[in-house]
Amino acid sequence: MTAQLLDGIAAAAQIKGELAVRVAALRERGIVPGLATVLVGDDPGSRWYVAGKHRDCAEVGIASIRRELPATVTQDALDTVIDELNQDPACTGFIVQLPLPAHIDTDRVLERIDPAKDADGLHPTNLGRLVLNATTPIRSPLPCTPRGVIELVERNGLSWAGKHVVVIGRGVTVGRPIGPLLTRREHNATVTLTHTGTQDLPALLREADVIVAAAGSPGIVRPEHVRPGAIVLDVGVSRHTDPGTGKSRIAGDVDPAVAQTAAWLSPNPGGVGPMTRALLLQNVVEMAERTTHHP
Ligand SMILES: Nc1nc2c(c(=O)[nH]1)N[C@@H](CN(C=O)c1ccc(C(=O)N[C@@H](CCC(=O)O)C(=O)O)cc1)CN2
Repeated sequence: MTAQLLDGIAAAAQIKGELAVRVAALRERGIVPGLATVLVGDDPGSRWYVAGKHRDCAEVGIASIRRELPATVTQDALDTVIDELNQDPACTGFIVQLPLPAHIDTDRVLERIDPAKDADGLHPTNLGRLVLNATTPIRSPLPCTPRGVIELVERNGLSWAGKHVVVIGRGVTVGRPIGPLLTRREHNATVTLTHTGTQDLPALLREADVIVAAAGSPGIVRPEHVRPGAIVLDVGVSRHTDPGTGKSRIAGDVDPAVAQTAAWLSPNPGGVGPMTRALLLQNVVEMAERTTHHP
């Protein structure tokens, strides 16, 4: 058996096509959605992700604003930039690219963002709304990668309902928020969140209908961990230098041989990454629509 591909590039292109129509409708009413990014330091990976976000904005008609700060920036100076974007009427929503340098308190940064402008859906108020509001449609931004994982599966005609999902990794952008999302009534999955303290991870993985691997540990999911017919989403990213070419390469959490046991597999790259970017745009469009439809 060879797994069918959960193609994030194709699904993201579909979403961007839909968003371009919605942005055009907003622009006809004189509303121009705007995304701002704040990049601290010069990490090449973060720089690449931020550049991608600006390209995506241009593709769907969202305006974009770029703020760059040195790695030595003080917390107070970063606070000032956040306060400016909170007040800027051209900015519908913004993100601060993570990770931040070690001397910056990331929680303080996320809390400083106006929850109504939190394009990443990582402000405590928005994460709290996700947890509190378990039955009615959510009207606040949702974390982009978990949203991208959910969309990628659903756009391939698959359902989450009744499935046992085993998530690996308890990070703030994926592992922690995906459980509250997937256990909402509209998805109705059962979620086990695993981490470095989990005992006998292979036994849990073998029971999973769906594995979401977001550990950042290359090859942590191997073929013998995956039951035939399972859906596997490879979210983790580790960077290494290819010894042959000297170029930077990314490795996922899933051993490529898993394609021989899983029914569905998201590649990495080309799976959840492009979906993260598309769902960020969707958050911004929804924020613009919400402000204008419900002043
Ligand atoms: N403020 C945030 N910071 C970070 C987030 C986030 O959601 N918000 N997530 C990641 C980085 N990220 C978005 O910011 C991101 C990661 C990967 C991709 C992507 O498209 N990856 C490509 C491959 C890219 C490569 O070759 O290096 C793929 O998977 O096909 C987009 C966005 C951490 N920081």
